[in-house]
Amino acid sequence: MFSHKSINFITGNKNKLAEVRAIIGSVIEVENQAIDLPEIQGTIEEIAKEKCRRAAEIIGGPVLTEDTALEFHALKGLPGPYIKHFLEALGHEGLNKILDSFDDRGAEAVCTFAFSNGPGSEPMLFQGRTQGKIVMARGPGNFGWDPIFEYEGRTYAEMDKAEKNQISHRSKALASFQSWLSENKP
Ligand SMILES: O=c1nc[nH]c2c1ncn2[C@H]1C[C@H](O)[C@@H](COP(=O)(O)OP(=O)(O)OP(=O)(O)O)O1
Ligand SMILES: [Mg+2]
Repeated sequence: MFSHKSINFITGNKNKLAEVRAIIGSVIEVENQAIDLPEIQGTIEEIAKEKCRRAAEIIGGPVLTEDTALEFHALKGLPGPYIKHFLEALGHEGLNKILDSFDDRGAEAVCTFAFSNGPGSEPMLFQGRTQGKIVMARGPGNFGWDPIFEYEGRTYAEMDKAEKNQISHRSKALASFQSWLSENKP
């Protein structure tokens, strides 16, 4: 059963885990199991839900999962949920080059948490979005596409952790998850 005291966040990404703990760690204890979950093709919502269903089956109990997308406006939302593969294949520079033939460098960072009460229980989604633009890499490169995503003049990588967590796609999604938690106390 989901106790509301702790939550099992299934992710293999240590940076995500650190941000989630920094953002809601004072509200709920965030446990973690690093399992490489299958990610299907489809919309952000379909991918997020299926990832959560699979996690609930593997764990056999309540789970929280998260899927992050990066939508380029000029590309009608692509790479979207496939950003991980684009980043691995093309790097920061390649992602910038894709946009050189367009006028619009706008992008949206999208974070979608999914919570399931356990196997067979339909996942609920909590999404947050932050608008920015794609720029040549600036700042430390330890978390994904942080150096190329600029928000109000600075890249995510140029912000300190607390600043990023004030305005990020992830913090907005977690704010929505947190209000659901407080409205559904056991
Ligand atoms: O705030 C972020 N700032 C910069 N980069 C980010 C952020 N959040 C995720 N990322 C990267 C990681 C991965 O290259 C892709 C999302 O893919 P995504 O499948 O959601 O993450 P993942 O496979 O690393 O971990 P998980 O085990 O939760 O699926 O964007
Ligand atoms: Mg993944």
